[in-house]
Amino acid sequence: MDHLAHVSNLRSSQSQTQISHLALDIGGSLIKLVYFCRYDDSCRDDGDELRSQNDSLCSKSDNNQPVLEGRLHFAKFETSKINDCLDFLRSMKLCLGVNSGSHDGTAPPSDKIFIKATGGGAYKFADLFKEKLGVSLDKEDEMECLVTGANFLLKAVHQEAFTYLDGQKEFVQIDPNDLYPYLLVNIGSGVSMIKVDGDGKFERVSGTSLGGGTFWGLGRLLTKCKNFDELLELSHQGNNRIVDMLVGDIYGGTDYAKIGLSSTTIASSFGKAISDSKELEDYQPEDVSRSLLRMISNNIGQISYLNALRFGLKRIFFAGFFIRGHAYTMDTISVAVNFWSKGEAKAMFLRHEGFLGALGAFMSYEKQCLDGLMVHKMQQKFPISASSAGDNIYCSLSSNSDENGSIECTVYGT
Ligand SMILES: Nc1ncnc2c1ncn2[C@@H]1O[C@H](COP(=O)(O)OP(=O)(O)OP(=O)(O)O)[C@@H](O)[C@H]1O
Ligand SMILES: CC(C)(CO)[C@@H](O)C(=O)NCCC(=O)O
Repeated sequence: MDHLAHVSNLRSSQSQTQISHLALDIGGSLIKLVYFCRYDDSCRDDGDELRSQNDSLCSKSDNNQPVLEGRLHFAKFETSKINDCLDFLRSMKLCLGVNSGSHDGTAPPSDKIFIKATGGGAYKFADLFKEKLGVSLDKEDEMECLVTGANFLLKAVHQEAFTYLDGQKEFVQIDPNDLYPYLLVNIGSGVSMIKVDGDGKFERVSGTSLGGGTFWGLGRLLTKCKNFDELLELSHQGNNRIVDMLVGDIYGGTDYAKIGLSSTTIASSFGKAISDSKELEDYQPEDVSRSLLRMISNNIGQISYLNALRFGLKRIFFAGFFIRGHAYTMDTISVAVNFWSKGEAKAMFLRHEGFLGALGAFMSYEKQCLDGLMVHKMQQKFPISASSAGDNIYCSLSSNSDENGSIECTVYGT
């Protein structure tokens, strides 16, 4: 579902739901939103089935804390269209105020509203948010949020991580007690590689500027595609061998077996574009797109592997919106990791790939009060044992999660 359709759905369901918490990740390319919608009597869209599990929608926990039952929702906007995001938030603001505000149901003054935000845009657009919405952005560190989001998803969300090889997607069972260390590779506009050793224990060990922004930026210039999905779609139909120079092109059709290179291995990405006397117009946009996607994905796979090797890490989780659950992207990254590590390291992907930072920012409400409502525990509803899941952060991707991957959860408030 594209974001505009998504937004119109959100708008129509908004009046039916109660949004009590919201966090933003404002990146170089995309703005990501995570927000919690309470179930209430009028919230019928999210399924009677879910509601029937929750007889008491705003009950009390054993410790006498209010328990809010609902779902975490996800949305995204292009950063260049930040006004769409502001419009959306403007229409949500009232809900936010009322529900996160005072217990007598009155909205707090807007200048008292803080929204957790991470990513570079939390700095760049802070004044804009203040000016247009009257809300302040409470800034959270981007790397910290990515790690918090990743740990949360990996520990607490059922069927979050999966491998993808030869067209086969396989969910990976994660043992929350045996998660660390791992390498987190977040492929956004640029790429960050983070060695994660525990909750809040991490180091950004590497990065590359050849990321999703490079694919989209170069792709737009070279193919005249109007949007990212179109460029990605094009790559389906393309043949990179028209554009890339293969080992076989150099070696007269044979492998260079002595150093382990088959004739079909890419020797030089876009290499044929140099040797041919063709102009850009002589190439099919789909071949260019495929070659570009392969080049960026291969490069990230290789650098990731080298960093995993550097620190002796066997597991590499790839996230960020560049991936978009796209088969060819995931396959290329997996093959690169598998090839370079000789099968020793494993590339894994996350269902909520682009929302790690926003989720991390959302979780940071744990640490701080928002107008008297503090999220300090999100409880797993589906069967993973609470004791094996580590700290106090539980949640689940319910079996009847919607197509946008919303997550059913419970928030304990003070
Ligand atoms: N609809 C879209 N519009 C633009 N880019 C998209 C879209 N969908 C996926 N992408 C890809 O996702 C990338 C952005 O991913 P993501 O949102 O994870 O990063 P970001 O937070 O914007 O970047 P950074 O963290 O580097 O600031 C884009 O560069 C592009 O490759
Ligand atoms: C600058 C950030 C962290 C912003 O999200 C990201 O785009 C990135 O990691 N870029 C790669 C920068 C580098 O390490 O070369």
